[in-house]
Amino acid sequence: MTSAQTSPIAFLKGHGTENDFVIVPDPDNGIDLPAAVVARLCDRRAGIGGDGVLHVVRSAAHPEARAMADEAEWFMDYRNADGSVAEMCGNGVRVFARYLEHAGLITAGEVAVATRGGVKRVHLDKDGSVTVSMGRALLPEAGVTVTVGDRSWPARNVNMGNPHAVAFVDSLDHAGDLHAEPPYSPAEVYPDGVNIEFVVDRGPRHVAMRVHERGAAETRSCGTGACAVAVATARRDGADPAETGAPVTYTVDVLGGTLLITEHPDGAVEMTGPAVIVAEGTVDPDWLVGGTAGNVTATA
Ligand SMILES: N[C@@H](CCC[C@H](N)C(=O)O)C(=O)O
Repeated sequence: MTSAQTSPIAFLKGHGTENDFVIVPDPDNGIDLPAAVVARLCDRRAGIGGDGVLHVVRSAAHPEARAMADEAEWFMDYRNADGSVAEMCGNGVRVFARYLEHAGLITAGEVAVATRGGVKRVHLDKDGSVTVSMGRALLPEAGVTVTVGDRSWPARNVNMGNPHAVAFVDSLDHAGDLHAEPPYSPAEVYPDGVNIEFVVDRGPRHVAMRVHERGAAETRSCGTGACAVAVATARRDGADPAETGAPVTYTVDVLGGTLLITEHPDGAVEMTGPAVIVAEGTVDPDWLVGGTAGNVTATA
């Protein structure tokens, strides 16, 4: 927050498969969001509550997005619940597009959104779901081991713009309490930390996962994580669309719903899932910087 911010700050609350976000519209990039402010917004007891913040800024007004402004008018400045910055958020970008539609900032059902992981094209489907082109998955060779309690699993390293480690387990219960980050090694593989997915099979091209998100602990869904899981599972199953020329689709169940992930022969990964706005209101800027008088107004 800058000291000049005295009037109430507008926010909305939205989620995609229960990965939930506080949306802060700020077209001119006038709101400063240090980590402590983001953490206060995302606090589920003393704040509004969320797995992260979607700071909605015009690309031309943000130094990290200016170069993408010709391609994408809006920049998703994504912050994890602990205030850390992330490159990309798959559920977040769908909710971001839903917000732009809700606010009347886009009229067509298509929008390009700038992210730190590049420009993502988002399509608002007629059935209420949202589809996003997530780009290609990178599968660095470096292997990793993830440990929970006395169990360890080899994990597949997948980069979806942000880092993931995907471990196939016998039961999602074996992942235990994911609020603490599961230890992994070697640490050098992920110098900036990692999101860790635990996966079980549910049927042909159908899996279920739990996730520990970097900067947010266990969440009920992770869109980039579901994409990483689908690609890692395809490779485990010997399916590579680049070789067969046929797209491969996986159904990925998360704790908060279901996502459909398709990998195309050119490597592009596409994700479809829900995105909803559930409430909106205002918050007093003094409270955000530590004041006790909350003065939050909201409608759901
Ligand atoms: N929930 C997101 C991922 C958010 C960022 C992640 N925690 C990171 O730090 O990389 C998603 O839906 O992809």
